[in-house]
Amino acid sequence: MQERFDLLVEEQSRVMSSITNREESSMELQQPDLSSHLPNQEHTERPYRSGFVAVVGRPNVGKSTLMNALIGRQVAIASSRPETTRKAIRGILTTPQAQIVLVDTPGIHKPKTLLGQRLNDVVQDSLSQVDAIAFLLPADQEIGPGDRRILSRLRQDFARKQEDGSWVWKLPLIAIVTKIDELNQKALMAKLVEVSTFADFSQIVPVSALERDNLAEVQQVLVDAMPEGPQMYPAEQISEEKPEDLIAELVRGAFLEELDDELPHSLAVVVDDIERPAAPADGEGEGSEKTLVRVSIYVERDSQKPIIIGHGAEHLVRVKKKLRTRVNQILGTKAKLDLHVKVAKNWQGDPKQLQRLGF
Ligand SMILES: Nc1nc2c(ncn2[C@@H]2O[C@H](COP(=O)(O)OP(=O)(O)OP(=O)(O)O)[C@@H](O)[C@H]2O)c(=O)[nH]1
Repeated sequence: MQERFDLLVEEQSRVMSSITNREESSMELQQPDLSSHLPNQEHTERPYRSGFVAVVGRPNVGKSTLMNALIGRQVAIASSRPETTRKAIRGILTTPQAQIVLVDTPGIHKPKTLLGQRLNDVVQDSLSQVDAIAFLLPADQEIGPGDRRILSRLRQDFARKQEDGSWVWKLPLIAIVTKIDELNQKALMAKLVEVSTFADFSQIVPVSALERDNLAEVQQVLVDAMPEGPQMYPAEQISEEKPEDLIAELVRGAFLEELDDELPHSLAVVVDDIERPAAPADGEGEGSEKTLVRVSIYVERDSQKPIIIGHGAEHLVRVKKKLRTRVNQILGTKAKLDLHVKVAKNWQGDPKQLQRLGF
């Protein structure tokens, strides 16, 4: 026990000193230079590593924000509404030493509807072939039943109970303590001790994705947890998602932000079609040269349509404006969103509708 405590203190002082040096380490990440992300001579003495990391945690712990901060561009959506992340969107992090595919999972919760069950199945799929697990715990909240449920689920799949009651993990289980900007140093120390008694984590790393604090340390811990392996994707690729899916997630996220609490959770978004202009025609207006992205937004009841559209279509206008640059980036060209609000009755409980809507 004493040995374990000493190790913990040692780990904490290492972590605290890396936080104190945070400016240098986070600067490196803020200005990604893709040319330096390719495997090169300097790093040949250490074998290249690659693998998959499942990012798990209860809703709203900051999974999407952390993934986006690590990768440097928006991949999954971050929203102040819980359960925004619905699909196992992957982000790909390429460094000179390693390539890590981050599997973002929806918050694991008790399924109440068929949709909830499907979401849990997505989590299960995401977990089935990973090399390490990053278990996110928010610094500003107590460890609670939601965290315990996730832990017991992870143990079922990835750990073995020994005779003395302790667990042996088949792969690295890394605790990432998020939102540390919410705590002072003393409270953070206490939090790290609490986390260390919660489970047999192979590492505990504190981070604030919002303030880009200790991101380099998180990256290094994840790299070290990867097995030796080749680079699997081109360095400039940040996601395995199709543009249609990325845009659908962005549109959904933007509406959830826009509508705040006015909207029930029953909102699904599908990109029906991406129509590229036939050929650039000289002398024509800018509009005719844009790629047209047709998007359907599904609600469950007629009465919900006006909530989405807003007075004088104000919500549609604002969402289009907000996403313009990001949609252009994803498609690599100027694009125009064409948003249609439609009704799909009780889609959350209907298997056929769920499939059609991509769940
Ligand atoms: N103070 C603080 N807030 C954060 C930090 N990271 C994320 N948040 C906030 O926490 C909320 C949830 O963040 P998300 O990244 O959407 O969380 P998530 O775990 O992906 O959420 P789900 O999609 O519900 O699973 C948002 O309001 C974020 O701005 C952080 O480092 N510090």
